Amino acid sequence: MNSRLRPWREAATVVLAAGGGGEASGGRAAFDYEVLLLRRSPRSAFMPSAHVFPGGVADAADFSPEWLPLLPAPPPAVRAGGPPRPPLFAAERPELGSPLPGEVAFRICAIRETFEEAGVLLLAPADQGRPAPGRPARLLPAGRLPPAAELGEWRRRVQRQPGAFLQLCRHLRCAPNIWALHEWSDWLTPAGRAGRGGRRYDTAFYLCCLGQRPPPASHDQQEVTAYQWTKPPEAIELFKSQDIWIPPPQFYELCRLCNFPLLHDLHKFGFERALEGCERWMPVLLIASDGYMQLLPGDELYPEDPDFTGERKPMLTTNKKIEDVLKEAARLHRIVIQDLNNVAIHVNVQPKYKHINPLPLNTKTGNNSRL
Ligand SMILES: CC(C)(COP(=O)(O)O)[C@@H](O)C(=O)NCCC(=O)NCCSC(=O)CC(=O)O
Ligand SMILES: Nc1ncnc2c1ncn2[C@@H]1O[C@H](COP(=O)(O)O)[C@@H](OP(=O)(O)O)[C@H]1O
Ligand SMILES: [Mg+2]
Repeated sequence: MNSRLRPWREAATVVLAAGGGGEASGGRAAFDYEVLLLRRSPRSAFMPSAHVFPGGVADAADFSPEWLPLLPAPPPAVRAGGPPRPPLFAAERPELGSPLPGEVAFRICAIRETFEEAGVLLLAPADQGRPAPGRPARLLPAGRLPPAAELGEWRRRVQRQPGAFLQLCRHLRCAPNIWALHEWSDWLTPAGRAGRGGRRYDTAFYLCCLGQRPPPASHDQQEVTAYQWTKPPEAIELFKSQDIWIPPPQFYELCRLCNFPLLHDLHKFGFERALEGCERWMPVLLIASDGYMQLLPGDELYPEDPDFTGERKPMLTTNKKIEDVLKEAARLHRIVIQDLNNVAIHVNVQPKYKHINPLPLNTKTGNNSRL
C-alpha cells in the first residue's frame, strides 16, 4: 500500500464464528457458536496485549494478478449489487498495477492473516466452482492438507513473505474461500489514538461463519501470544472481569453478535446484509471530566466535518461529567469509556444499510441483565 498517500495503513480482519446446530432458547448457554479471539503480543507497537480478531495490514501480494486464475467467480448476488462502499474497497490502486478489486484483495488479506496468526486455513478446493452463500462455510477436509510439520513450515514462509500464500494455495490446488467472508463493517483508528510511530488503520471487518465445531488453532508466539474460541457474551464477561482487554471496535462488534444466539441466524443476517452496503466509521473522541466517549456517525455530537488526519481538531473536550453529557443528548451513537474495562455503548439511532445495533451491555459489574 502506498502509505505516503494516506496517513493510515489499510488492513482487514475476520470475525470468525464456528459451531451451529443449536436450539433457540434464552440465556447465554443458548449460544451455539464461538468466535476466535487472539491476544496481541505485549511487544506490539499498536494495542499491545489486546484481544482482537485475526487480521493485519494488506500486502501488495494480496493484490497480485496471479490470484485471478485461481479464484472462483463471485456469487451472482454479490456481482449484481452496487451498494455504498467504504473508500477502502472503492479506491483504485494503479501503483500496484493490479486488476484485482479491493473487495477481493482485502478478503485474501484477512484469510492470509488468519493463517499466519492462528494457523486456521480458510480455503476451498479451486475446482469447487461458485460457492453456495446460503450456507455457512466449511474448512477443507483434513485429507487435503499437508502434514502438520509441513503446514507449519508454510506458515513461517507466509509470515516472512506474504507472496508464499499464493504458492501454498497453488500447491494445495485450493483458493482462499473469499466469498465465505461477508462485509460487516469498516473502522478507522481515531485521530488521536494512533499507536507508536503514528500507527492508524483503516480496517475492513468481515464475518465468516463456519458450520462446524471450532477448528484447532495455534498462536505464533510472536505477533500473537494466545488464542481462544469464546461465545460472544462470554468474551464480554471476560472483559468485564478484567481478564482480557478488548478494544472499542471489537467490543462493539461482539455486542452486535450478542443479538444472534444461533450461528445459522448470524450467517443468514451477515450474508444478506452485506449486499446492502457499508460505511467507514472513524470514532471522534470527546474527553469529559471523568472519562471519554467515542462518538460515532449518527450521534448528534458527531462533527459534520470530522478531522480525519488529526491536523485540525482530533479531539473534543468538555468540563462536564459523562453522566451530564449523556443526559443532554437525544440522538445517541457512542461508546462511553469510564475506565479501561468499564465500557458501555449508547445507541438509539437506526443503523444504516440494514445493520443491527449492539445489545446495550454495560460492562460495569451487575449490569449485563440482557444476557
Ligand atoms: C488488524 C489490526 C489493524 C492490527 O493490525 P496488525 O496486526 O498490527 O498489523 C487491528 O488493529 C484492528 O483490528 N484494528 C481495528 C480498528 C482499530 O484500529 N481500532 C483501534 C481503536 S484504538 C482505540 O479506540 C483506543 C481507545 O480509545 O480505547
Ligand atoms: N515477535 C513480535 N512481537 C510483537 N510484534 C511483532 C512480532 N513479530 C511481528 N510483529 C509485528 O506484527 C505486525 C505485523 O502484523 P500483521 O502481519 O498482522 O499486519 C508488525 O507490526 P507493524 O506493522 O506495526 O510494525 C510487526 O512488527
Ligand atoms: Mg495482526
